[in-house]
Amino acid sequence: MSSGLTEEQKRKIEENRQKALARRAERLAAQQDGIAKKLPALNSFKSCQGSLQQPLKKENHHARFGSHHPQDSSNHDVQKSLQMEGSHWSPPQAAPLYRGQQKNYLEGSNQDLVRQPSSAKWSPMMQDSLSYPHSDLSSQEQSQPLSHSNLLHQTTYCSAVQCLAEQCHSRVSASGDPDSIKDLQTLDTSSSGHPPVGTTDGCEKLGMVRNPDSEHFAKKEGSILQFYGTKNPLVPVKGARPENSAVAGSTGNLLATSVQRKVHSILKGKCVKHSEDRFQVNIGYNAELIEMFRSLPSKKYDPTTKMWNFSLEDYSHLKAVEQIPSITLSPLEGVEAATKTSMPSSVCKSPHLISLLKTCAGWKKSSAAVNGKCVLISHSRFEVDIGYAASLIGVFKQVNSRNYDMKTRKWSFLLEDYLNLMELVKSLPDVEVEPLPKPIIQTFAAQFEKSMPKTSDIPEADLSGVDPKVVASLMPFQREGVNFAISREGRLLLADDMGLGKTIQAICIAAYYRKEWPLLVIAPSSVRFTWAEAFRRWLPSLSPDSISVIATSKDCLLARLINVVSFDLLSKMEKQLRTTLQVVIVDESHFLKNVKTARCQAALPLLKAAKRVILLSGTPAMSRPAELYTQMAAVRPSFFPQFQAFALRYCDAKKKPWGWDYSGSSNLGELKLLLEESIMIRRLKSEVLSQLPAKQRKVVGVAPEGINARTKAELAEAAKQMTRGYKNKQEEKEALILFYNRTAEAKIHSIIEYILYLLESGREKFLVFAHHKLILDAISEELQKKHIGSIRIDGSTPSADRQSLCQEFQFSEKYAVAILSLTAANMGLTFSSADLVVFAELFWNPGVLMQAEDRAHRIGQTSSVDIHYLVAKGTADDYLWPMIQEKIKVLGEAGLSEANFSETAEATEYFYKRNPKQQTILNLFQRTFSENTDSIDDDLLVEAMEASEDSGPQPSSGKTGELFTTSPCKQRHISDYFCSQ
Ligand SMILES: Nc1ncnc2c1ncn2[C@@H]1O[C@H](COP(=O)(O)OP(=O)(O)OP(=O)(O)O)[C@@H](O)[C@H]1O
Repeated sequence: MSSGLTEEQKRKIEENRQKALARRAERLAAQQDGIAKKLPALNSFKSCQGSLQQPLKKENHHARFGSHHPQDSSNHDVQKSLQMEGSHWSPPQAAPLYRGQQKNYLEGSNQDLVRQPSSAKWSPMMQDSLSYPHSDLSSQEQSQPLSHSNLLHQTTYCSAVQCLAEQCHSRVSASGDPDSIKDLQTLDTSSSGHPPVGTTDGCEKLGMVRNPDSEHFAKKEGSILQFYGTKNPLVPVKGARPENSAVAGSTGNLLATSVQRKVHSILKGKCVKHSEDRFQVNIGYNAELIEMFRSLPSKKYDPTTKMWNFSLEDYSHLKAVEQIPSITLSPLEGVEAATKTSMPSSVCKSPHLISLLKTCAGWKKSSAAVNGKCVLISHSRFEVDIGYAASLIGVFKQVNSRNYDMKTRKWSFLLEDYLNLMELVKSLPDVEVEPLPKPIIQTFAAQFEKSMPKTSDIPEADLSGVDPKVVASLMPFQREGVNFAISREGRLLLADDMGLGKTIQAICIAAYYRKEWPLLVIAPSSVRFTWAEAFRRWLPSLSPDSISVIATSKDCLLARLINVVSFDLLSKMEKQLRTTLQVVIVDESHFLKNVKTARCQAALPLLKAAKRVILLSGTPAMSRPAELYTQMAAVRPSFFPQFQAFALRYCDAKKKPWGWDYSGSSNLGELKLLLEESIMIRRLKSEVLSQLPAKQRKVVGVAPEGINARTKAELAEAAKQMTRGYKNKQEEKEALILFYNRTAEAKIHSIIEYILYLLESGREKFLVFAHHKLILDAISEELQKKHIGSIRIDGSTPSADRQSLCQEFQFSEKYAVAILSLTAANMGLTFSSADLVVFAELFWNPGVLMQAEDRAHRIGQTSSVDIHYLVAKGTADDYLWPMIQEKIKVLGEAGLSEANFSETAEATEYFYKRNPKQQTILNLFQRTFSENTDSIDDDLLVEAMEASEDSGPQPSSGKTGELFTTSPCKQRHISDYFCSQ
């Protein structure tokens, strides 16, 4: 057939072709070496002639491209067989393009090559799919719109097109056929990176890029699925006829050019959640990647989705993907930080690390004659805990860093010799050494590398974006805590001793991640309001409306910027627990120690998925290491995804006839090293004492729902009455006494709750001061019921007994709580064995409070004393607390008291909002309580109160005559008191 071209045109075409070939040859010469090195599989394509000569049968096709399956090594087999054949492959001569002129051009050349549906369209179905089954296209399929199955063919097809384009150049230009030239021009455009829609590379523009080896690859980007070629070069296209290469001698060049293009294309994929403990990698095929997947111990292949999934434990090892230049993986949302190790990225990628991890992959105890284990004993050394074997000693002696401890009779070595030693031990038939656990290897990875710098100081965090109030208030050790948290990407267990200011640190850490809020604080019910107050205090730039304390399970979990919820409410908010949280603080995280509890089951999945998790506990494990597991799993789910592995290593887990016993402990030194290096920071009071004030006061806002409705109504009525005014001072005082008594009734429930909370939090010895008998009684009864040792000193305790009770509390571990009357035990006694004083009730005379505080804060006290004031909103505390503050301030200014009393306590403004009615009541309090500061008046007032208390529930009228039904003696005192005013 005549080409219809003039001689001149033909000459030009040929000239251009030659130039193009020469340019390519030059480019190739420069890059071929590098490519060949990077792409070992390239060789296989050079030798695929035999395999490509016959059209592939359906089974072959499957076998050839279906190597995603772990058991299916066909892809490798194909590659191997191709290599062995040793012949040269030329690009396919022709393949049907699926649209437009290319298709026409290629039609008839080789119908079997890739059966591309002529009517193929870009179907929306593509967008939902990330994997593609292996199938050859039947003729029926050919007429179907492009679907998952035929995408493969689109893709393989694309890969062929580049080769074809190369061939076309030569063949068409040689033939001079104008149609063919048109086709060629189209191809040229496409290869220049500007394809017209509908050309083969147009498919690349639409999101499809060749993946020569497999049907498995995809990438969703916006609404378009994108396919990216891998560096794995050309697919051996079905029916290719290499022997027909039209450009003699150019095969290699053409091939390399195609390959070169592919090197620059990237196979993108992403990690997605598969189950609670596993993640899946959605990505196309890449031989190297599959190789890497196979090396991960937790690998599983899902034949349905044709995707690989892994335990979160292996997540960090995917870092090795970075070594494959043509692959990018987007991280697993939320879990990226959760699975982060403290390894430098250079270590993560190190092949040495992979070998190290292989030592623990799939290890199982065997019946070897001599059994032992490796245990980490310091940041740089491990020991081998094993019985005697002469052969083993021989091996130990080959290791330079060996050290024999005469006392423990154990050998220890530097971690950098670990791999070497394990290899040597492997060669001993009768010896079995349990390797170090994977989290240890990951966490101390740098120590295993000889060339790595061994110390990594925690860098100073940039807190310039955080509210200056909180930053400026941090004590030096607290600042270190914040730095640690940020170096751990906001996932940590802050386990400072009680009273060291975990709250301020947590607020500062959370504020650092402010952009990721809403923030959720999970706390024991009794301290929810204290948290709200702490935020107001430390982050004054926040609008007070941005803080919500969740009151019922029907409330929205994340209604505001900062949300505080109790453990128990959280577990009732089932439906809302599916929300993915970004930043979460858990106060008293040891409340999660039992995985079977509703609170733990509600919180744990949330925490694992959250981006930042700040756990706070002064006592993360109170009795056994098993209690640490859930907290560790919350912060680093990838460390020990299964409890059993953790328990076998650290809980001395033993199988008993009735089941497993996890109550023991083992390898605790190693556990401590692991925790401290990876997620936990813990300072004891004794370590930072020099930075602490002698006394640390805290106001604990008591939950209002602890107050029953009747008491609430009575309190409201009493307050109302006070705003109306009274005829005389006597009436005023009666009303105040009544209000104070009602307050006591209202607070009982919350006081008990708080004391139990303190005990549950590990407070071992503390003083509780209260004034009302009914409160002292309620506390005593509750502690007795719970079999918690306590002593009690009140007005009825004979003086002779007071000192001996005090001594018993001081020196015996049997007593955890001293229940003390504010007025009867506020002086003359020493309780320096306690470093916490709780004021269950307030008292109008701050002198009494300070004297009471000093029962613990006195000579003999070696610690900073924590002082907690329990204050209930909507009660007399609303007026007592600010009144106490003001009195102290005045005394402080006069040098008669600590001026910083109120500075060290939160919530001075919270409980008292100055509206006119409240001001009236405050004035009343001040008139009554401030004018009479001498102890005689106090005594009389106290007695009046006791008398009113003895009389039981009082009528709201508050009349003195009805109030006091006490002994004649008491009656006399009371009337003295009132009459004296
Ligand atoms: N840097 C600081 N500046 C001022 N006050 C501080 C600072 N750090 C802590 N405090 C105060 O010390 C008291 C104890 O702090 P906090 O309640 O945070 O301790 P904790 O470690 O949470 O104790 P626990 O474990 O008993 O709950 C609080 O009143 C707090 O306001």
